[in-house]
Order: sequence, then C-alpha cells, then structure tokens
Amino acid sequence: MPPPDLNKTRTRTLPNSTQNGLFASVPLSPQTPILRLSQPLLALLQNSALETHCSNCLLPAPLLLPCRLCEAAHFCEGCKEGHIVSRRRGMAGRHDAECATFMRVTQERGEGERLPTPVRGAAHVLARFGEEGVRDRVRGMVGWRDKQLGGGKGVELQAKAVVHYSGMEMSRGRLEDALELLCVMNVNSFRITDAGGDEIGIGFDPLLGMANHSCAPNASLEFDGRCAVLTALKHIEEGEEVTISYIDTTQPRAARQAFLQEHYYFTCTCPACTTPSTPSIAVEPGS
Ligand SMILES: C[S@@+](CC[C@H](N)C(=O)[O-])C[C@H]1O[C@@H](n2cnc3c(N)ncnc32)[C@H](O)[C@@H]1O
Repeated sequence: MPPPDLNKTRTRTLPNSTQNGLFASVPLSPQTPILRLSQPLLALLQNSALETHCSNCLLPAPLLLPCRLCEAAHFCEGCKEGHIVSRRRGMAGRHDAECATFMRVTQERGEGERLPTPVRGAAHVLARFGEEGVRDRVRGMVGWRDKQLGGGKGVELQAKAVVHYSGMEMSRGRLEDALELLCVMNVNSFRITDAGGDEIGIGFDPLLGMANHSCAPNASLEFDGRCAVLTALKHIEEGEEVTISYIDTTQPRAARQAFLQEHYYFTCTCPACTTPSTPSIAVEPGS
C-alpha cells in the first residue's frame, strides 16, 4: 500500500504576475515530504524503458510479460493480473487506451514502430479530458502556445498524430485540445528517473505543474514508481515559495539560462543567476 497522498502547499498567484506558484502551507524541515500524489495525471514509461520496466508500477523487473495484444507494454508478475487479464474480463485497465494506440501504430507504420514519448503522453492525457475537471485544469495551465506554434518544435504535426493514433475523430475541437495539451505538457512535464538515476519516463499533473524553477531550489521532485513526491531540501517557512529545478544545476549560468529560455521561455532571476559570480582566482604558473 503506498503512503496516503498529502499536500502541504497552497497554489497562489505570484506578486506582479499572472502566473502561479506553490507555497508552503506549514513550516517544513529538510527531507520532509511536501506533496505526495500516488496517482498523478500521467506517469508514463518512455519508449526506451518499455521492455525493461513494468508499464503499470514503472519498476524494473527481471521477468516482464508483454501485453498479449499490443506486445509493446510489459508487466511484472505483480501487475500482470490487473493489466493483461483484465482486458479479457472487460474491466477498464490503465493500459487499455494505449494498447489500442500501440496496435494502430503497428498496423500503419510497422512492427516495433512507436510514437514519440511526448505524443504518447499527450494521447493518455487527452483520453482523460472527459473526466470531470481535467480538461479545464489542463487548459488553464501555462503553455507558451504562441512561442511553440511555428517554433520548429513540430507541435502541429504531433497534435495530428495524437488525435489520429488515439482513434479519435479528427475534429477541429479535438485538434485544438491536442495542440494546447502538447504545448502545456512541453513546459509542465517532469522526467521520471529510476532508483539508479536513469531516465525512464515522463510525469505530468496540473498540481505538480504549479512548481516554479530555481537553480538553487528548496525542494526536489522524485517519482517512487508512479507516485510523485515533492520533498523539502532546506527549511521552508510557512508562506515561502516552494521551488524545484527543471534542469541540471551543475551547468554554468549561461548554459542554464539558455536552456530555460529555449524550453521554458523565461529568464531565470533566482539567487544563483543574479548573485555576481565569484571572480576567478589567478594562479601563477608554477605556484
Ligand atoms: C511548470 S510551469 C510553473 C507554474 C507556472 N508559473 C504557472 O503559473 O502555471 C513552468 C512555467 O512557469 C514559469 N516559470 C517557472 N519558473 C520560473 C522562474 N524562476 N522565473 C520566471 N518564470 C518561471 C515559466 O513561464 C515556465 O514556462
């Protein structure tokens, strides 16, 4: 049984901004969990991990059984019952929607062909737009659509792939939803890494997506299987903003700034980016 969900944050609008952030609702000491979501809206294995990790619990296992229909997703002993057998019983399993998508891709593109992971992720979330509140929450998120459209990122083509391979009718409204969703997911998704630190998938959730970036963050977001856990790295005062890092903070400032601008469309003004850098020490040859 996973530990229960918890949330020691509040979402608030940032001062002098239209954007939001996550703020501590209680004082938090280092290493304490701040937010735990056992069922984020999306926790999906990337293509390269489909045969090494279980598509349900996202954990690695020495023996994984392929779904007998799509043969793309694999399940560990503990999860196979609910996800392979349940389809025969007509129970809605988490894999059901993607199973059909995998099969459509194989039929049209050939054996072993996969959609790019972000397209698969968007198809998953689009399939949940019918659930209460999901579409409105996602469509209310920051997506930098104007910058992404025509920006060489191929979101227009990806939107068509999302709708087509999901087996949905290609209506203007659907395409519009898919396009907006892809833009939102591009700036609000998180990498899922396994216990060894290897990247194995993507996670996305409207609440987690409220966390802003800092190159000197006070919290970190990790996934334990499919459970998302935000943990304090430092003492955080009640009412203080909770920040995470979207990037590798060991990179030099210029590289961090360029990456954040290219992928998240902002200029970072965190203390690590605005504090004058320590002047380099001249070392005399031979000293
Ligand atoms: C994952 S969302 C974070 C939540 C977002 N502020 C909101 O209101 O939904 C990522 C977006 O937030 C903004 N953002 C995140 N960290 C920022 C920072 N340190 N400075 C300025 N904007 C930031 C950028 O617009 C970025 O594309």
